[in-house]
Amino acid sequence: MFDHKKYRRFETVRLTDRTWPDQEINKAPDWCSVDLRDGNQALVNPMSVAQKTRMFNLLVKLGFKEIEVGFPSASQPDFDFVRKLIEEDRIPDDVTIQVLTQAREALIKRTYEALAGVKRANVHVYNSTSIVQREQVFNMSRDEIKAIATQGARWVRDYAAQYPATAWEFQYSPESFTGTEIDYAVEVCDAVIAEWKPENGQKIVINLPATVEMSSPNVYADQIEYFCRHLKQRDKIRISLHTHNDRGCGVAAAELGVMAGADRVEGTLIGNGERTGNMDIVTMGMNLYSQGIDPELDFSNIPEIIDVVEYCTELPVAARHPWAGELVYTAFSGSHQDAIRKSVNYHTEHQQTHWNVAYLPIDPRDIGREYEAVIRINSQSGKGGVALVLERDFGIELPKWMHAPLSQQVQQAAETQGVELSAATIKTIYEQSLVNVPTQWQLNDYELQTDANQVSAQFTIGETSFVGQGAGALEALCDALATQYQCEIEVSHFDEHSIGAGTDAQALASICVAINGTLEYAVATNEDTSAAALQAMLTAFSRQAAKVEPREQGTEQVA
Ligand SMILES: CC(=O)SCCNC(=O)CCNC(=O)[C@H](O)C(C)(C)COP(=O)(O)OP(=O)(O)OC[C@H]1O[C@@H](n2cnc3c(N)ncnc32)[C@H](O)[C@@H]1OP(=O)(O)O
Ligand SMILES: CC(C)C(=O)C(=O)O
Ligand SMILES: [Mg+2]
Repeated sequence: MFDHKKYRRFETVRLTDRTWPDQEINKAPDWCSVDLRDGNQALVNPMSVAQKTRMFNLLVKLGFKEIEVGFPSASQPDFDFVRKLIEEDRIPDDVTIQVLTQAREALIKRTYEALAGVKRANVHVYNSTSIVQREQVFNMSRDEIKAIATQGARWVRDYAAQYPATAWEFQYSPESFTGTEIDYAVEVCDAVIAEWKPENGQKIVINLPATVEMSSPNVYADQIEYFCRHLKQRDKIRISLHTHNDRGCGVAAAELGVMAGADRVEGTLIGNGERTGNMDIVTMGMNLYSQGIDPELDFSNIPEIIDVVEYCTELPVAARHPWAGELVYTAFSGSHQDAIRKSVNYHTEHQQTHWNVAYLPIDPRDIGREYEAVIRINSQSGKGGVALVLERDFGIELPKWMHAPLSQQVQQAAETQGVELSAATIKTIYEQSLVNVPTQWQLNDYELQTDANQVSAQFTIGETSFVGQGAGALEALCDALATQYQCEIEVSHFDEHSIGAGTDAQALASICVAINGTLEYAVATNEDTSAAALQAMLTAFSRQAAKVEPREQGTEQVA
């Protein structure tokens, strides 16, 4: 039964003098990727050594300096992978690998065997401290649970002493921290730290997991601030965050947790991990980047990250995934497309130093995305988008008054077909409705004679010759057509500009003509500006040619 009364509100930390809401994040935290451990333990098919190797190489390439590479005491593939990294000397000098273990001696012993010969490593030990785990899973008192932690810490310390050539860092997680009474969590962590003695130079991380996200992110931030204020040797410890995404706020919780005083953040690329996933480092890193803060991770090739994540996790990346999804820089809707087109042009014309473009929080090219994908056309699109596709993909710049009639044709096709229209289809619609002309309406030749501001012209249109007079070539053509056919022709809009440069330059003429009151639009290109204008007129006329009557014999047509 769907009954909310089955659930209780999360009890908050009563921190009335919190300071974190006034803090700003000004630099990247220390990042630790847990893709190869927490991410891996959530997969239908845990990663093979080949998959793990590819993920590890990517993480190194992106700039991670701390990478949790597995739970080597848990499975042979994890053990073998750690051995491979060490024996094949695959760990760069500035990267610390980290491994997870439960606070059980046999597992800790095996963990150190996996790490034998490593130059530097972080041994991460955890045990659950929450009320529910104490009461229902471990059936132990607070002191007994604390004893698991301190005993685990001693084993970690003592086995490390057997490998003095390695620079060891120790990490402790009170697993299910957010479900633990906060003073008790501090007490357990103080006790673990006392075993490890940071005052003697031992490097220590205390990692505070929202193992299951149980509250809103502000509550997590209160917990972190409270914890940091009360931990005895806070200044000697790196406080790390490890959030999950059960309520969809894994990134928000980590961000507020950093504002609340944490130094370090654990997470995975694209947020793969248990249930709804771990904190997504791509999202949090790009959040920083888009605020002008160096994330200290190189996300300039997001398509590569997606490739590797999909290969290793065998899970697809959602099209709407923040920053990375296939569709997140794509606008289908007309008003967004219009605004993007104008805003991008404004940005370029004004040579703005800072990115400030409507609907595009970052420049997609920064992360390896092309502008091509920004505007895509379907039945929700408008004239601005169609114009942009023609400009962007084919260099066809149409005057503004031409946008609406063309867009109507595109809209009609999109509605009929019910699918997205490709740029090629839009070009075809443009050509069919504005450019293509039957051969009998093609301008094959023309001659102009100017006499006292009056142009007398002879045109070869298809196989037929026409003559006309006017103030210019276009007017002379109107005259020729009106002489031959029973029609009134009035040029309502005309625009001509050059496209391309140098010897390849062409004139692009756009015209809107009222023929017996009906508006027709056409476009023509030619290296000769007059020919382009005349052809545009003929193309427009050809659309009405079947509806206009030829005049009686005795007209001035020349055979
Ligand atoms: C929130 C997290 O992500 S925590 C990490 C979780 N990840 C994993 O579990 C992935 C890898 N794990 C495994 O492969 C296995 O669990 C192993 C190899 C580590 C251990 O295997 P097993 O001993 O066979 O099984 P299991 O994990 O069920 O052991 C449970 C026992 O360990 C105890 N235990 C569980 N966690 C811990 C811990 N962190 N420290 C000490 N004891 C623990 C339990 O109380 C239980 O004790 P019991 O046997 O007296 O009832
Ligand atoms: C082992 C710990 C850090 C963990 O993954 C969690 O609590 O989510
Ligand atoms: Mg976790």
